[in-house]
Amino acid sequence: MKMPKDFLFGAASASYQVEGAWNEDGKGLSNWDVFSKIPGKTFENTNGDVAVDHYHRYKEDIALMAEMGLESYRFSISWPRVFPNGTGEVNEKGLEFYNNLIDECLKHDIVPFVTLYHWDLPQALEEKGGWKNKETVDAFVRFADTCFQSFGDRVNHWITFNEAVIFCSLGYLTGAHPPGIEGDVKGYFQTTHNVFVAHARAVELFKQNGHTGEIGITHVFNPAFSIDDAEENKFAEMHANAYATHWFYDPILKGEYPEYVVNGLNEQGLLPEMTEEELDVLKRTAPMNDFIGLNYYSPQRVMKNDSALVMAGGRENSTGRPGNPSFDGVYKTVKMDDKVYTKWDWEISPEAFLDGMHMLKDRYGDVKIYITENGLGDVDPIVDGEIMDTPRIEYIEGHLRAVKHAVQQGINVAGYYAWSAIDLLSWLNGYKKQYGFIYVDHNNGLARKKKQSFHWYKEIIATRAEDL
Ligand SMILES: C[C@@]1(C(=O)O)OC[C@H]2O[C@@H](O)[C@H](O)[C@@H](O)[C@H]2O1
Repeated sequence: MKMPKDFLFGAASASYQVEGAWNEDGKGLSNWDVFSKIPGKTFENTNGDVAVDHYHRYKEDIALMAEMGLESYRFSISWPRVFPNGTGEVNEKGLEFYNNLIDECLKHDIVPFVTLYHWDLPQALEEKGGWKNKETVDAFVRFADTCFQSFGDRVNHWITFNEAVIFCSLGYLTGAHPPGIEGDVKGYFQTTHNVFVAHARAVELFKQNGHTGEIGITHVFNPAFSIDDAEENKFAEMHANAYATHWFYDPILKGEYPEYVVNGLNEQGLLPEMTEEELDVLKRTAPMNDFIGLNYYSPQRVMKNDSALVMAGGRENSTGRPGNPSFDGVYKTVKMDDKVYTKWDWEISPEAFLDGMHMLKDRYGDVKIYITENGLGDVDPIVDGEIMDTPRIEYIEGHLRAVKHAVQQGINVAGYYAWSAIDLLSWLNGYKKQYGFIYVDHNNGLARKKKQSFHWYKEIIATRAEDL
């Protein structure tokens, strides 16, 4: 079976991780421009000042994507490139860059899929409390409106936020992301709520202003499975899915928070401040969401946390390795002997991906799904000067097969975006951890080179994965 003709084969990136030009053409400071320069915050003190210079090389990069036959390119817009101070004056040069980027995609018949927020908040807003400050919600809605008006004539696919669980938990629980706060549990839940309200208000504005195309949000998809059938570990699985998935997906797709989590937070005095108006905007906009974006890399294997350990802070505890207790100490993730893992100890499981998608369909019905990220972070083998990233081919092949089975089993998956189109900066792992189909040689002026997976994905797209 071939994937449906309107199924999009894509690949993704994010502004801070690819663009560079951190202080060019009127761009304002982002929180990551500042945070990454605090000694010790990032791996080998890497930062996105240059990244892979996509800002200056986007035409070359998109031509390579076109050569691969890529049907869609998911990229994000740097808010401080458009609003240097987060609000106020628009930077016309910033709008110009994204107009050029979008036009270059269309020139090559590549569908632009735009993420409004992929973690690079204007520093001016971070300094006023970031996502804990409800004024940031107002500023985001203005930023979104400006993007809809500037690019909406050519962009028909919009994601409001990428992975709220990551930038909120690493920002306020482990401190590995800006603003670098550890242990602020109430702040973590408050920021997630404020982000959901920002999403809902942007969706409502998009629909009220009659923009064509579709809009949704991208969440981490990290389904939890008990390590065994022991009652206490099955409880851990339920608890993990409630706090790590339902807290994020329910307010978007159901328009209300999961009762189990609300009750739990209430008992601990951790419930966010939520006005009736905010809860109403979540409720009335839920049906307006056109899709949900899933970023799936691996499942989590959980068991009751039998120690007094609670979540630890710091960068090394934030790279997703199993073994950490949950923020509340109720459960912990476990590395299991009979599973396969990446070099960063992320389990490789297309089977759990398919099982998880069925879990989502059971809870949320026939909602349209895009796989907005999936890929293998690796240190790619280089043999006689060629990047032989066979492990990435095997990883993506297995997960694309799971997507194909999901479609055959009636799950409404409309596209697949590999992370990442091109090697880029990993927030916590520098340039060591590679995800791309296109290699970037940091020892040779950031020269681009097609990997083995580039040619493989080209064939997959050309045959619409018929032979998977
Ligand atoms: C933590 C990590 C990683 O570096 O492996 O997860 C996978 C991928 O998720 C994306 O949303 C991030 O923008 C990108 O940088 C990657 O980040």
